[in-house]
Amino acid sequence: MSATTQSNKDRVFIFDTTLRDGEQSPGATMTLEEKLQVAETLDDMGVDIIEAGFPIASNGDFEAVVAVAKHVKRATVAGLARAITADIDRAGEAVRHARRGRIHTFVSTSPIHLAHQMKKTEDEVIEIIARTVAQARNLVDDVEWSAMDATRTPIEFLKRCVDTAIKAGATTINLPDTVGYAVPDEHFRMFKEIIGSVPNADKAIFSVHCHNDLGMAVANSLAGVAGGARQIECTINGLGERAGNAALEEVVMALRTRADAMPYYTEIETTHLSRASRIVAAASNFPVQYNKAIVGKNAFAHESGIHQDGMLKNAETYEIMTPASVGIKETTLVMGKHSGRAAFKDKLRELGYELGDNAFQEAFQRFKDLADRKKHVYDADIIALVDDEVGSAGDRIKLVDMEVVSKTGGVHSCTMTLSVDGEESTVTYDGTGSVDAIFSAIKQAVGQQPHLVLYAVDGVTGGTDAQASAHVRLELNGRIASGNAAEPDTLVASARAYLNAFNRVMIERGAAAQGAMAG
Ligand SMILES: CC(=O)SCCNC(=O)CCNC(=O)[C@H](O)C(C)(C)COP(=O)(O)OP(=O)(O)OC[C@H]1O[C@@H](n2cnc3c(N)ncnc32)[C@H](O)[C@@H]1OP(=O)(O)O
Ligand SMILES: CC(C)C(=O)C(=O)O
Repeated sequence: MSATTQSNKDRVFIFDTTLRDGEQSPGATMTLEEKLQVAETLDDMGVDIIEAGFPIASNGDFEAVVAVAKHVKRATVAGLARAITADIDRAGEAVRHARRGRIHTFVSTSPIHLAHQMKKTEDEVIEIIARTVAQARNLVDDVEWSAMDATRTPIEFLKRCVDTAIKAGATTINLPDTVGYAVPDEHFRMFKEIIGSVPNADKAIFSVHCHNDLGMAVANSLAGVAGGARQIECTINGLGERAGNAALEEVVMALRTRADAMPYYTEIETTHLSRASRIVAAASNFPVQYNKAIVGKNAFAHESGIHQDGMLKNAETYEIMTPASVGIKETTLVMGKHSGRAAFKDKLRELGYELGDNAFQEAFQRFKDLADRKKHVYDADIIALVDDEVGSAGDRIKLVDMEVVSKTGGVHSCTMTLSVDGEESTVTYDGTGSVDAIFSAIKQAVGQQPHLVLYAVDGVTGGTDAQASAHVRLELNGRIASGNAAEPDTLVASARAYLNAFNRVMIERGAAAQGAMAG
């Protein structure tokens, strides 16, 4: 069954060319296995036509088109061919294995291409179109003809070409914006004019094929549809020659989300989009940019407090599509320096914490300080921070300020200001290393000499900006207590863990910090 017979007035056919134009991106070459996986994904998703390759290009491309043709269950499988007898025969040979095969043949129509690439006159091109489309039509029922560089072709000549192709048997007419030159309004008018004035235009489906050189591939594709086109040629992740093609996920979701403004529809199962994007990114080795529409890592992620607050109240405040509609499990509220209290409270609830007002305000302040210093604040950071906050909430001896000077082969000295029950004082102490100087300074300040049973430091997460989680166990007069602290700075974490243990060992003695702050 050809696209023509499937047609319905508002139905837009999705022609995916990830395996052909997408693979033309330098570096995006895929293996046969990868192509089959991509084709299967596209087929499952409801893509109408899969352009599987350019069979004359190489034996590998021919084999890939044959394999995809045999493998695909539902979609039409197309093979590309120049307006050359051998190309068309080779494409016909490849797509005959498909349940529905299409030959997609193309020739240049713009003056610059005719003069410099093809070295043909307009009349010669008309003769080529008539002959090659007829040849393709003798091989298969479903023939697409493309006017390469249509958007830089004089409209009257383009009409002659289209008329010739349809008369010769083309069932789909594609007017590509080969070099990404068009602007939406002009694209709309080109389709409107051609479809409205070529006498046999109703015998074919018109198609858009837009490149993204000026970032307008999706806008131009949609303008073409408004002008009467009913097939969009596109690729997953917008992969394709130079700046790429129109992204399939974007055109499909634009049509779905703004059906009020664009009353057209596709048969794509949109919940497959995210998976398809991941598969193509892996197969082509082209990572998807974080802020890519629909499938980028940040497409459904919010970090700023005002947006997070809105999202928690009603997701429609800042999301025009649901993540589930494109196959993403859920929205992520990323905790960072732009987050506010609403999101922080929600995150704490998710992590199982209910803090009182004061503890919450203190934890929030520490979270903000941490986020200022750290690129990514992970759940583990927040857990460490809150445990630390909760664990040291009753501490009477607190670290106010600390400066450590360390010299290779020289002295290590620590100047520290501590507060005991709100009263501050400062001491300086030297040690055999930085940590030794810190712990000695604390002992001197507090006027007690506990025995250090354990000292250990771990990274809360990975990376050089990860928080250090320090653990200290002290023994004083037969009592043992442990303390923990998490900080981006290992030495500060160590000092705070030591103080935390010190506070506990004191409390256990029943006379917190009695006689402390000797210095
Ligand atoms: C806009 C597009 O995306 S078009 C598709 C682009 N994709 C590719 O080119 C990928 C696959 N291509 C290839 O493997 C090779 O280019 C081949 C096998 C097609 C041709 O290889 P070669 O015979 O070595 O030719 P080469 O690539 O050097 O030049 C292309 C030739 O095709 C001609 N040509 C280009 N488009 C067409 C066309 N639509 N119809 C007829 N001839 C064409 C050119 O004028 C040139 O002919 P010339 O050698 O007589 O000057
Ligand atoms: C072969 C055609 C459809 C093409 O890829 C283009 O013109 O960009």
